[in-house]
Amino acid sequence: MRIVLTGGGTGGHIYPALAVAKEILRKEPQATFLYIGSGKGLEADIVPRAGIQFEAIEIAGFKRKLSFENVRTVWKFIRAVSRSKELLRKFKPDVVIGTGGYVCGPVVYAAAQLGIRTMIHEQNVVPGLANNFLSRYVTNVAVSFQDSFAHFPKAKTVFTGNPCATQVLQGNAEAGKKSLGIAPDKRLVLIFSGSRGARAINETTLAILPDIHQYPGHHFVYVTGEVHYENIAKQLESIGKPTNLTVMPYAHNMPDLLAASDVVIARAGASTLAELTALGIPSILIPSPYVTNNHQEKNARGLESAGAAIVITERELNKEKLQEALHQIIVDRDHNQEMRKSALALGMPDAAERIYRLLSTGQAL
Ligand SMILES: CC(=O)N[C@H]1[C@@H](OP(=O)(O)OP(=O)(O)OC[C@H]2O[C@@H](n3ccc(=O)[nH]c3=O)[C@H](O)[C@@H]2O)O[C@H](CO)[C@@H](O)[C@@H]1O
Repeated sequence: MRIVLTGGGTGGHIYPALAVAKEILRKEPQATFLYIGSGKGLEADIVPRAGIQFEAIEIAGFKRKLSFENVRTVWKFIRAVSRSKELLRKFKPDVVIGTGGYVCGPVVYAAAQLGIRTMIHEQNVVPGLANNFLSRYVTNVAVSFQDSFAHFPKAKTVFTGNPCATQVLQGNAEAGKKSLGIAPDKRLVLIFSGSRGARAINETTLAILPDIHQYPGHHFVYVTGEVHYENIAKQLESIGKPTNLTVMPYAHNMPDLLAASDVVIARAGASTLAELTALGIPSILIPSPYVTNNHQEKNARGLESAGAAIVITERELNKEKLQEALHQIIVDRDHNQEMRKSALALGMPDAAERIYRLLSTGQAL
């Protein structure tokens, strides 16, 4: 099979595409891929690292409000559709898969116009602008939540889950600990804040770090996000970096680190939650309030009501709240195990397989 993948801006739109690629390769080792993304999104860095051929197109996102900026965006969109058609005619894919983010708009639209089979994957309950627009033109829509059916044409929509769930199951805890240079019996607390980092989480994390020496059996990994790294590294130098802490700007081996994790503190992006539930990792979730329809809090409350996570909104977030939640999950091992079970019960470990089935047969699993 020849496949074009597209989607991006943030990791939440890129990793699902890469997870689908991995599953296709597992089933069809001869499959060939081309990823079309924006040169400015995270995909320009992440995709070539994954060994997939990458082509950049120029495109801008539409603003939700009416504005003059949108006139320029329409012009860019038309140019991007025509550039996408060139790339598609040259590569001759059997199928084009879009995973959201504005870059997938022109690529998937161009494919539909050329009569190529198309599929979009939606990670959130409520679709973003690009997937909303594309759903009229594509062959199939794969969704991660049953509640998403209301937002898409029913006849072509299939419930698959998020393929990142399948991907993380291949993570290796031992390799994760080795990459940090820590002993195999250490437990991991992994702190990260979505694929681009977040200031509020960083500030509160910095406040709790001086006290983490009270958990000598746990090693802490703090992923700051590229843009915040230098500043945080400097601040840590001045307060004294605890010995049971590793700080990094970005984790490129997330499946291995997650496999090794005892507790995760994170945002509530859709792919992150799919990964936490597939592996059954207890979590403290701090949803981003800066997303459309506050969808991260909705995602997070789902885990909370099942007993799989503790949710702290950004408004409530402070050092004491975070410390208390963390202490509870680290020290009370029964509680930790209960949360683990509740998280696992929500997982969709065969999501990638469901998407592959949809791609190859047009039918749900
Ligand atoms: C602020 C924002 O708009 N967030 C949205 C964005 O999430 P965003 O991209 O921030 O977050 P997601 O949780 O969906 O995905 C993050 C992905 O990046 C990986 N990762 C993260 C950090 C790191 O250092 N290394 C790494 O590999 C995670 O394991 C995960 O696979 O897209 C998601 C899917 O549409 C939405 O649900 C989120 O609301």
